Amino acid sequence: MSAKISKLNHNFGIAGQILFRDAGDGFIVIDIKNSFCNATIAVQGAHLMTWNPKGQKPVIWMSPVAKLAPGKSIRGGVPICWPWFGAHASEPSYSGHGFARTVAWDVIDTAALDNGSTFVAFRIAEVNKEQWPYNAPAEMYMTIGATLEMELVTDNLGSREITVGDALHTYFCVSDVSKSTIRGLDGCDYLDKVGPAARRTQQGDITIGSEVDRIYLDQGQDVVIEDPGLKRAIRIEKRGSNSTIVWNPWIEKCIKMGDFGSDDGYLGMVCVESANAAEDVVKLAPGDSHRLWVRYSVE
Ligand SMILES: O=P(O)(O)OC[C@H]1O[C@@H](O)[C@H](O)[C@@H](O)[C@@H]1O
Repeated sequence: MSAKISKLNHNFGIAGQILFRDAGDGFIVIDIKNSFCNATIAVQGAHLMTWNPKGQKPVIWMSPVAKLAPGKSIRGGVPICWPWFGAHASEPSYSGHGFARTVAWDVIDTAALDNGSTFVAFRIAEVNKEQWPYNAPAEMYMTIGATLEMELVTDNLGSREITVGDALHTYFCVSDVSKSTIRGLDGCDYLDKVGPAARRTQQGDITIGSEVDRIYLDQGQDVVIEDPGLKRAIRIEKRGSNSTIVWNPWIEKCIKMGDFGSDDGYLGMVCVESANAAEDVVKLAPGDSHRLWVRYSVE
């Protein structure tokens, strides 16, 4: 075992509950086990990869061919988009969805909570100073148990106002996306990113039968993914998030992207992302914090 992993286990491991290990070529992941669930987190990107509540099929989708490598994003799980979502507002050469998901994060705290859940906290360790020349780091807190809670915090420690965009780009598992329904967005305006850019209004619940890539604006209510095939619903509660992105690449993009595991890999997933994107980006005054919080539960 490498000295780095031994140190992490010494400082932050908890016997029977939190174990740091090498997932290959020095890529460090954390295995979480408690009486409610199993989960896995990549330390790079503070990227939750799996969350399997006991007695449930996996809730979070992970590509069977996802690559775990330094500086590469992982297809599946909960990528953190920060400090912007999608394309950068003015610099097209900057990475889509920001740099947070592909850089090193530090583990700063862990705990076995009294209620049986497991807590892990991270702080971004490698801010791209050229792309984010502010004293405004990010932290991520995860509480992993019968429900999964995640909170992404941006602290403006500098002396000028900053603008931040963010998203928890969560890939959810569904038995068949074409037979699932997404509730909670009826009546919301959205930016449609498929075809010529357009602003539309959602009528009724969402069903997916072709590529979907939408930013729902001014949206704060719970969103529920109903999956009759698995006889379950996944509830997404959130605070500090005014946008929701719904994304499924459908067949052509899935084949083109090539990292979904199979040509029909897109059928088993849907991204419902709690975000602050497009016109919902957050202006943060000096000394202020912005907290994007979500809780996922299975009903
Ligand atoms: O391939 P990436 O960078 O992880 O992005 C995947 C998708 O992420 C979604 O959030 C975007 O709305 C899509 O446009 C994008 O294709």
